[in-house]
Amino acid sequence: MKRPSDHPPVAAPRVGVMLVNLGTPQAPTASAVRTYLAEFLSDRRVVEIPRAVWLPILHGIILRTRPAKSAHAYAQVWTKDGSPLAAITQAQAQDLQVRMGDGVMVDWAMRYGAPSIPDVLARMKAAGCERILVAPLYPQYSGATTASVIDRLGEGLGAMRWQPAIRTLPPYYDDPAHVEALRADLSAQLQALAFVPQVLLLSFHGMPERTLNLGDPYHCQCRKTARLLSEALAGEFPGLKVETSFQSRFGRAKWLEPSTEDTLARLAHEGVGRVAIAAPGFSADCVETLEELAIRGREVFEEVGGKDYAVLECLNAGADGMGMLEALVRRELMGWV
Ligand SMILES: C=CC1=C(C)c2cc3[nH]c(cc4nc(cc5[nH]c(cc1n2)c(C)c5CCC(=O)O)C(CCC(=O)O)=C4C)c(C)c3C=C
Ligand SMILES: [Fe+2]
Ligand SMILES: [Fe+2]
Repeated sequence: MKRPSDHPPVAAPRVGVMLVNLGTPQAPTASAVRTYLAEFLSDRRVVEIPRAVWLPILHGIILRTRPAKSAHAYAQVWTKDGSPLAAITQAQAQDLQVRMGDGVMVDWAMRYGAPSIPDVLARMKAAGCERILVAPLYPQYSGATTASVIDRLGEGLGAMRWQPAIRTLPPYYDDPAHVEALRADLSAQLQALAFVPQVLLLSFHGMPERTLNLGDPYHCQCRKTARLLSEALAGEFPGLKVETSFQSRFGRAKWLEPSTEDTLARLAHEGVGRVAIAAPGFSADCVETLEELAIRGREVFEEVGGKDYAVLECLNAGADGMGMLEALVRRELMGWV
């Protein structure tokens, strides 16, 4: 009788981790931004207006006017490594690869544009990954972001004869490891500022208000991250007031309130001269933090009389954020590695 030890060792199936973020144009030009926005804003998860109404508006108005304006914003934040969002997501994947070692393949994809989720899925399977953890890098769940990543993953899987086994990383907005990473990272940045802020404004990306009424948990998850973070910072910064707002309003519908712009203007108007702003809903700095908050937000604040203004960096590929991501990924891979 053959005992198990008589068999040659069977190679363990290779496990993959795919980090996913939103996507970004390939260049800071109106034409590249148009291509990107056309894909992004055609997603039914992002714009829920009936197609017959929305598509003529998208193609007839938005894609004729917005790309030039957005390209100007992208041009102000573009780096030698390309779009900040893509460069940082790649750096996160490279750092996580070192942390996970050779037994796990780490790669990254974008929901819109390149590298696409189906392409990366096929590449990982071809490299021998029979089990893949897909990690949307959105701490708070929303239909427009997290669910859309999983929809696209389904499209990729739908094109495969031999699919890998899949797990997905749940939202981590209230995970103690996430709150602690934000606390440690922001605390170091606050201590390093040249001024002592009176208010720390936590600015999250907005969503149409109706998504909240329809049951999307995004708003509640943002509020909970903000509360936990505010409680975590209170010990070290007892005099710091923490407020929450929502940025990046798009379209005519009512969005989540209060808006970041209005809040900055109100604070300055009330005589609050020193404000720091952080964006704990973004895992990587991008046009929304580097241009909208750091450039336009400052203009709004200073116009109404605000004096000191600083935008703190996102977790990016820093040690606090990467330690947290490694811990979350290792937890989800249990039984696989
Ligand atoms: C972090 C979570 C995000 C949510 C929720 C979200 C919802 C959402 N966004 C738009 C429209 C736009 N968003 C844009 C940029 C953008 N959005 C996020 C994240 C969330 N969006 C990120 C990380 C980025 C930056 C991308 C980059 O390249 O740096 C843009 C493009 C920029 C511009 O033209 O202003 C649009 C448009 C909607 C409609 C929406 C919810 C329904
Ligand atoms: Fe967005
Ligand atoms: Fe924006």
